Amino acid sequence: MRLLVDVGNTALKVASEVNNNITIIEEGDINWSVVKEIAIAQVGPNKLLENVTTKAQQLSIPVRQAKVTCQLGAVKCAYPQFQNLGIDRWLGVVACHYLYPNKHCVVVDSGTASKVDVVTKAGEHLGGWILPGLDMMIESLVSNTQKVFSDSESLFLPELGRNTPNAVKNGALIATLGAVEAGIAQLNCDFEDIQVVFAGGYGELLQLHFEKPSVFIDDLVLKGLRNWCEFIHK
Ligand SMILES: Nc1ncnc2c1ncn2[C@@H]1O[C@H](COP(=O)(O)OP(=O)(O)O)[C@@H](O)[C@H]1O
Ligand SMILES: CC(C)(COP(=O)(O)O)[C@@H](O)C(=O)NCCC(=O)O
Ligand SMILES: [K+]
Repeated sequence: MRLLVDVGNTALKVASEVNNNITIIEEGDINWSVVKEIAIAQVGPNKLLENVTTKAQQLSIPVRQAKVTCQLGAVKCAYPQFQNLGIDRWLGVVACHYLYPNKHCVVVDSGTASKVDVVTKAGEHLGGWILPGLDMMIESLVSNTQKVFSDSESLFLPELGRNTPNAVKNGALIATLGAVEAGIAQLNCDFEDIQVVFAGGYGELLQLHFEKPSVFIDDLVLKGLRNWCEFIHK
């Protein structure tokens, strides 16, 4: 079994890969006796990885850190300094290209930060945007103003807010959805040639409220990590 690990700035996501099938698991449920190798996509702190790396050392399991390259398979990175692109963004873009090879993709990974990336059906990564994640938007407003407050009960809805928590939370949602629409506009083509893919902790919520057809793929980065392993092992 190959262990796939996605280290974000808030959360660690772990999956087991057997015969090309990815199953998301809890870190505590890893069956270490069958782990043959570990592949890691890390943008977050080493602290989140401590248990995994300690166990890997104890059991002498090979560990591979995925790195961004100027090209991976058919996908070409938009960044001239490709090494500065977040590996999570890169793997999400690669995963989408291979999941939807005949579509231009708008890739939306919303977690600690929200990332919007655009990749053409030819595999050309056009680039993207980094926004504060929804929690970060709310927190920065509340902590930098006198009268703005939020709450845990109010929903995130794509409508005008009629009280302060609604105005704040709906604002965070609508700003993020607006960036997705802007990503689509960058492609300047019929929407039927585009696949919008959501991922990340807030991905499901965003996909639910996005008015155009789209999908939520919970393990998108982990799928990209699997693609990376296939290409690197060739
Ligand atoms: N159902 C959910 N599961 C996990 N995180 C969620 C969920 N709903 C919202 N979130 C938010 O998503 C963020 C974590 O998403 P994730 O993509 O795992 O983050 P990252 O990859 O940046 O570590 C946090 O801000 C968390 O509050
Ligand atoms: C923007 C990110 C911090 C998002 O990470 P996450 O929200 O998953 O914690 C990550 O993609 C990153 O570290 N990017 C490097 C800068 C760039 O992509 O240009
Ligand atoms: K992430």
